[in-house]
Amino acid sequence: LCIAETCPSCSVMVLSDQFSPNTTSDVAAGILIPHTYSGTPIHVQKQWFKETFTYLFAISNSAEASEAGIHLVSGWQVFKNTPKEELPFWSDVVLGFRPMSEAELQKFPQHLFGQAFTTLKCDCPPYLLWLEKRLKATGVQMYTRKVADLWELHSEYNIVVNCAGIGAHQLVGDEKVFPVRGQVLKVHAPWVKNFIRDGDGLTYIYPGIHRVTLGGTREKESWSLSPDPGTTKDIFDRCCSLEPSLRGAQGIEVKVGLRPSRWCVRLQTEVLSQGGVKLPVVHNYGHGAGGFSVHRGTAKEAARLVRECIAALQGSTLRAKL
Ligand SMILES: Cc1cc2nc3c(=O)[nH]c(=O)nc-3n(C[C@H](O)[C@H](O)[C@H](O)COP(=O)(O)OP(=O)(O)OC[C@H]3O[C@@H](n4cnc5c(N)ncnc54)[C@H](O)[C@@H]3O)c2cc1C
Ligand SMILES: O=C([O-])CC(=O)C(=O)O
Repeated sequence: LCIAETCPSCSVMVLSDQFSPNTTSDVAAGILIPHTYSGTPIHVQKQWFKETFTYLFAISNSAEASEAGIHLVSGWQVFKNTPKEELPFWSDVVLGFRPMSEAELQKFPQHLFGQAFTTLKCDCPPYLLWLEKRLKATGVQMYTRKVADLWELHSEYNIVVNCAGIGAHQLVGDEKVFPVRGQVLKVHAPWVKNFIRDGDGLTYIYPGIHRVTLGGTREKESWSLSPDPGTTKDIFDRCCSLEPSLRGAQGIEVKVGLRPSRWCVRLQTEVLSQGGVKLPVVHNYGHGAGGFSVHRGTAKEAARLVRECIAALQGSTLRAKL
């Protein structure tokens, strides 16, 4: 969408073997709280988060908010021990970040420190449909197709943008991207209005517009997409110990996704070359556990790289004509 919006001279096609609701992005809890990439400078990660927050905040303040599934949510991140970093890098991007008061901490007898703030939450399946609608409105076409090798696209397209998520492991043979399996539950508990996240990142409760997401798990190198009933019970029990009223939750649905984890998002141009023919590829994958939190910022950078590729292609066509 970012490319279609900022490169009007391009004709954009989206090729994917799966669309919503069958992607990792559909499983995401959709909270805007960044996860740190060890291989990316913090100021860059902060910029990606800020751009994403600003973009979604504007949607949340518009008449589109409900259809796009985006809303503000206030809540607490609680810690059993005081974290090394009391002020995370994103504390001045979210709204009203402050340490929790003693009175608030009384709700969490097993925790001794906490941070209160307001952030954005997205119900991902409606948001993905909203994005698809906007894509189609800008004339972008979408095709179901599994790509076995990027090179197979060179006769049809001038530039390829690789957003394959965990699929990049096979598609471009990137062994640095690996799955971190996550299981979450979606329940009806409309009385839960605040988010609660254990600072260890394992247990969280995120109220959405229609349902509350309960998480979670982080299983490195597991490729299994099958829900595990023992894990469902464990997640539910952990969440009930943070928010006992959840014992009354109804209608548990279980979802599993594979986080496309990598030490840094691969956001770069690579020019493939075979027998003198060149194919510029802009990679944008490896967003791990925090892809939703930085999606617009990384998309903006990918679109900028696409504009660079267009300028280079135009330059070479001009040189060929001369
Ligand atoms: C349980 C869980 C909870 C999460 N919660 C949050 C959260 O609260 N906040 C947050 O910021 N992040 C969260 N995340 C992380 C987030 O979901 C991911 O970082 C993000 O969805 C990755 O998006 P993506 O578009 O790169 O990958 P995907 O959503 O997997 O999209 C990749 C697309 O590429 C297609 N594809 C792949 N290979 C090929 C191929 N060879 N040919 C054609 N098409 C191909 C796939 O079909 C798919 O449509 C969570 C993840 C999980 C699993
Ligand atoms: O950690 C969180 O709060 C939610 C999330 O991003 C994940 O499970 O990957």
